Amino acid sequence: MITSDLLRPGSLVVSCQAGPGNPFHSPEPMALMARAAEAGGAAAIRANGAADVAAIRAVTRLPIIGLNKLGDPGGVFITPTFESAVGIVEAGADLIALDGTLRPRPDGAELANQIDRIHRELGVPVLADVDSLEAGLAAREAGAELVATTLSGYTNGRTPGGPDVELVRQLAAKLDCPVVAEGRIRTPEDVRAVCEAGAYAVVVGYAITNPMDITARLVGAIPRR
Ligand SMILES: CC(=O)N[C@H](C=O)[C@@H](O)[C@H](O)[C@H](O)COP(=O)(O)O
Repeated sequence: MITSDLLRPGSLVVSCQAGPGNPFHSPEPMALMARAAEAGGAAAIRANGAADVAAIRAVTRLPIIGLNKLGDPGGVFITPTFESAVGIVEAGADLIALDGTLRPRPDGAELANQIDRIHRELGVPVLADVDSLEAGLAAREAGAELVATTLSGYTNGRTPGGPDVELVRQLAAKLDCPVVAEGRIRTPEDVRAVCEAGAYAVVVGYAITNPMDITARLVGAIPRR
């Protein structure tokens, strides 16, 4: 499975996602976001759910990293089962992103088994979203073609303000596959830092596609009077 054809080194991937409570929470705005990202030079799109993936597939030929957020956000919720990946590939995703942490999966399946079924039955490569070096090594061992730092800072304790550059560095030093930097990358300096740490590609979400988050951070920067 040749992933470098889907995601070239040095790619910026734009994550076009909007959850419930966000006025952009529907497929059409996500398709517009994807078009804007492509016009700006994005090399791929990351998107959640079959409806959003299908709407984005209809407007761009860029590779789509698809996922399916399901269940408890405190547990394994990014494409937690094989079944949750099926509709995402049918909707047009070229790769599947899934939770690659060491936490138990809701259906009790082994990560290797889920990845093997995605390869054999759906015919697409897998990007494992991990939270630690240990999880990244295990996910690669389990068959993931790419490993991303997506879940670092979300599985225990407080979420830091910036990207986990150190985890990018550790994964890039140990893994024989592309390491994708993802999570809280907001500025050109963040992008440079993760690239210098060895990132093969960089995913940016909220800093581009979530005006509520951008607004709140700027509002928060106004000095109190
Ligand atoms: C932790 C989690 O659920 N991450 C999700 C994964 O798909 C998305 O909500 C993030 O927006 C995405 O990872 C990009 O990160 P950021 O929006 O920080 O640039």
